[in-house]
Amino acid sequence: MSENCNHDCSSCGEACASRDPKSFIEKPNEKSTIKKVIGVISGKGGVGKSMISSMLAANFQKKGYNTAVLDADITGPSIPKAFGITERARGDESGIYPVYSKTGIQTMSVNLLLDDATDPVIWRGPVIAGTVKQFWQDVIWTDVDYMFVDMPPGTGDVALTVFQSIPVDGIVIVTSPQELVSMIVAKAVKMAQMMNVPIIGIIENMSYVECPDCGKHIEVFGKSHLAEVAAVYKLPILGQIPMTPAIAAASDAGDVESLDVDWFDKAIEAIVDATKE
Ligand SMILES: Nc1ncnc2c1ncn2[C@@H]1O[C@H](COP(=O)(O)OP(=O)(O)OP(=O)(O)O)[C@@H](O)[C@H]1O
Repeated sequence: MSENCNHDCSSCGEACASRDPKSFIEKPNEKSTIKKVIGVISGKGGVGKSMISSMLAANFQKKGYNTAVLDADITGPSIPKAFGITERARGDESGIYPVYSKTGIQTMSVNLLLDDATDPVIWRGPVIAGTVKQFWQDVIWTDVDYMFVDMPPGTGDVALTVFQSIPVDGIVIVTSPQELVSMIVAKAVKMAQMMNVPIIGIIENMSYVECPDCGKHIEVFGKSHLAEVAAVYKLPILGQIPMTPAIAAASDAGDVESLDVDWFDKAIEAIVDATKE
């Protein structure tokens, strides 16, 4: 226990013997059914975490799982954009209803509640964290096999709230092939360990560009350090996703579900395997 302990574990990330990270877990809406929750995290912003969350969800849905995405990236919400969702969420006295994507993925994001999706969310940490909790407690999620939580980048306040209040079954770490990766993965790994959440593996985004003429893989960010980092932390590599105009175009068009790719087959297998009863 820290000598500065004020006995309020809800605002503290210290790994101390007297705290149980799961003791703040909140119940979802009584009308919700959610079987498994997967957190998608990155140690820093700009690695394409939201894109990976959307593509993972789209591929789970294609495999026949009822899938949902809870956009916990409150100040940088990009899930509705990736799925081309422009309508607002509705609610009644029972709760708030998620908005369904073209292929039936249930989504909830702060952008579905704002009058204008371009309005910035200028809120302090506790309000942001409270919103994420509401997405869990007040939204009516129907028959969800896999819910993906698109976490805010980094290891701050909101990430802490998600781990403390939502029963996350496992996390997937998203990285990009840059020098900083080992420090960033270390932070994410330590946070998951402190919160007692199993890490299912790492997905590297923007791993390479494939030459359209000869098929050669060009490592634009330099040589990937993923294998070394994965070995240090004994984490499976679940996929290496290329940087490709097809992803950028699908994201811009709000049509991520139309991407027909097999990049996530290993990740799907590992997530299903890690979360089976
Ligand atoms: N592999 C890729 N190839 C091409 N474009 C990509 C790829 N991954 C992401 N992008 C593009 O990069 C932009 C940012 O992606 P995204 O919103 O997922 O980032 P992010 O990491 O979630 O950001 P933040 O971490 O700050 O929330 C999007 O426009 C997306 O289309």
